[in-house]
Formats: sequence, structure tokens, C-alpha cells
Amino acid sequence: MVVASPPSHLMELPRKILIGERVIAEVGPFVRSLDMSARSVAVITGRVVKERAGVSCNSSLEDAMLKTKWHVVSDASMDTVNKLHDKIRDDRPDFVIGFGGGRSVDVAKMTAYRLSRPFLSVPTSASHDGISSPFVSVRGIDKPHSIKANTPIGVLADTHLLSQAPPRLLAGGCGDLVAKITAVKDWELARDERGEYFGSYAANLAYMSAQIILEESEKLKKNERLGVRTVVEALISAGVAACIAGSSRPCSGAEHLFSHALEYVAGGAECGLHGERVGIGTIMMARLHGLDWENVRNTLEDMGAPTKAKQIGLTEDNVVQALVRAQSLRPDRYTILSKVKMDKKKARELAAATKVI
Ligand SMILES: NC(=O)C1=CN([C@@H]2O[C@H](COP(=O)(O)OP(=O)(O)OC[C@H]3O[C@@H](n4cnc5c(N)ncnc54)[C@H](OP(=O)(O)O)[C@@H]3O)[C@@H](O)[C@H]2O)C=CC1
Ligand SMILES: O=C(CO)COP(=O)(O)O
Ligand SMILES: [Zn+2]
Repeated sequence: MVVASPPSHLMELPRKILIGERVIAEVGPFVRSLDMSARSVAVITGRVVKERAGVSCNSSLEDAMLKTKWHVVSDASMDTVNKLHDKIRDDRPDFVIGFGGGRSVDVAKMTAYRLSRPFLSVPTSASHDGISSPFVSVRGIDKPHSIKANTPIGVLADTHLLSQAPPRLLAGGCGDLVAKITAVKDWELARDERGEYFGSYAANLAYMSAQIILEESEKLKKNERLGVRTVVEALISAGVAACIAGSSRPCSGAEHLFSHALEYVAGGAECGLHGERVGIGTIMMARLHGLDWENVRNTLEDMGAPTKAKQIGLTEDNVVQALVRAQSLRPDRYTILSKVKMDKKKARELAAATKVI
């Protein structure tokens, strides 16, 4: 098989990453360190995060002489992005800051992109790798998967705030991390069977972020502080892998397609968090790849993440339908599901064999 020559793409990486306990109090100086002449910022956040940590974030920004305007969002839709764009456009803030869970970070990233302003990511949940990548998942576009916006110019991760988030979010982050073992396997498959360009550096970086969880879950579950720090660093690193690859390829394979398909088949009903769905998908895709799927399942259990469909309100039929439909949502992303075509019978057997149903 002739392997395609690397496509040209611009690699944009975060310039500075500040991580540690209570570093939210340093957000003002952090902005200044990125741009000495900055005068104003727009902070996009959620209601809960603003209530819990808005004051310390605001004081730090104002102490650094940055005129600060707050915008509270409650969903991650294109409609919300459009409204924010219209509201913020005339202010011309020097930075758009996404302060909160994945929803706030995504909306802020997309708004900054639309306004051509630098974006600063201040995640308060370690739930997926979008905290450091250029990708956003917003509702109301014609794609079930993420689209590319701009890489955050900086990432500030306060491990105290991250540890205050609902535990489910951190467990979901572990699901998004273990996914990299099957995502990377899918990328290798695409190289071997389709001649797709394979970036080994990006692939190794993403793979390592899964391995740390797979190898150290025992230790991480016993030490909450170490657990949060390790998970958030691994998520940032996986996001950087996507920056290097220029696509979500190293981070998203068939397990992500399964998760996207679940959102369709569940028809808008609550069907778990991103990382929870992806983690369950990884168990099944690991089996298809001939990997140690039981180790994936045990790791997810250790980290408090679901391993069974019913734990996130899914029926057996939801799982079967999503497995059958998954690959058709992104036909150009060659994965194990392109090779092992799923019908209802195979899908049910796979889900049962891995104890997902
Ligand atoms: N860009 C990408 O590559 C990806 C993006 N996504 C997207 O990310 C979003 C999901 O992100 P996720 O983080 O899981 O969930 P949310 O952003 O929806 O956050 C879940 C809840 O947790 C609250 N919360 C967040 N941080 C804290 C904290 N420190 N303390 C207390 N409460 C907190 C939020 O409050 P509040 O009310 O303040 O928001 C919210 O109510 C989805 O929109 C999904 O599509 C998913 C995968 C990849
Ligand atoms: O969640 C992601 C990576 O972890 C983004 O993946 P998608 O490109 O499949 O949306
Ligand atoms: Zn993901």
C-alpha cells in the first residue's frame, strides 16, 4: 500500500499553559503575559461556574486593569454562538475567555473564531480534550462530529476548581482518554488499508494519554488530587496531539462514531456524557481490534465511569442501532467499523460479549 504524503496544514499550539491549585486567581496576570497591551476581555461562562468562581476570576481580571464583560450561556448551540457574536462584536475584546465546562469552552472558542479574536481556555471540568484543541462540538450544524475553529492561545487549568466539578465529569474525561487506544488503532488501519497519512508523533502523544490512565488507574483513584492533575494534563496533551495532526484523527475513531450515533438514535434524550458514551464505545471497539477490552472496562470501572449501557439510560436497541449506524455518520473516517460491517446481529453479539448490554 502506498502511503499518502503528509497533507500540509498549519500547526497552531497553545502558547502558554498554566496549571495548578487555585491558579484562577492568576488569570489576570496570565492574560497580561500573553498580551501586555490588552485592555478588555469577554468572559463566556455558565450559571453554576459563575456563581461558584466568578468573583475570584473577575477580581483577578480587574486587578490586572482588564475591562471585563460577562456572558452566561446555557447551551452549546450555533444559535447561542450567533447571539453572542452580535452582542460582543462591537466591543472588540482583546481576548475571548471560555470559563467553565465543555459547553462554555466550546461556545467561547467558536465565538472567538467568528470574531477573529484570540481565545483563552479556562476549563472547570476535565471532561474531554476539547479544552486544548481547535475543535468544537456545537449543536445546530449539519455535522454530528466536531468542526475546526482556532486553537486556544492559552490554557489555564485550576485543579482546585476542576476537583469541585461533579465527579461524573472527571470520570467522563477518563472515557475520552482511554478512547485514544482505539482511535490510534483506527488511524493505523486507515494507513495500512487506505494509504491515509499517519502522523506517528501525534499518534504516540494521543496513545500515551490513554496509557497513563490504563496503567495507573489503581493509583489515581486512591489520590484525588493526583487523579485530577493527571487526567487534565493527559486531556491537554491529547488536545495538543489533535493540534499537531491538524484533525481529531488521533483522538477520535470508531468509539467516537458510536457516541455520535447514540446522540442520533436517542433522539435528543439524555444519553450520558460525551466521555461516558465514548468509554463504552472503546470497550467494544477494543474487542473488535483484538485489544485487551477487559482492561479498558476495568480501568473505566476503577475511575467510576459507566461500562454498561443501562448505567447511562440506554436500551439494548439504542446500542445496537448506534453500532449499525455509526460509520455512516462519517464515511471518510476509515475505522474498524469500515472493515467489520455491523448488522443488527453482529452488533448485539458484540455488545453482549463485552457485557455492555
Ligand atoms: N470541543 C470538543 O472537542 C468536544 C466538545 N464536547 C462538548 O462539550 C460539552 C460537554 O462538556 P462537559 O464539560 O461534559 O459538560 P458541561 O459543560 O455541560 O458541564 C456540565 C455541568 O457541570 C457544571 N460544571 C462545570 N464545571 C464545574 C465546576 N468546577 N463545579 C461545579 N459545576 C461545574 C456546569 O455548570 P454551568 O451551568 O456553569 O455550565 C454544567 O452544569 C458538550 O457540549 C459537548 O458537545 C464534547 C467532546 C469534545
Ligand atoms: O471528541 C473529540 C475528540 O476527543 C472530537 O471528536 P470528533 O471529531 O469525532 O467530534
Ligand atoms: Zn472526545
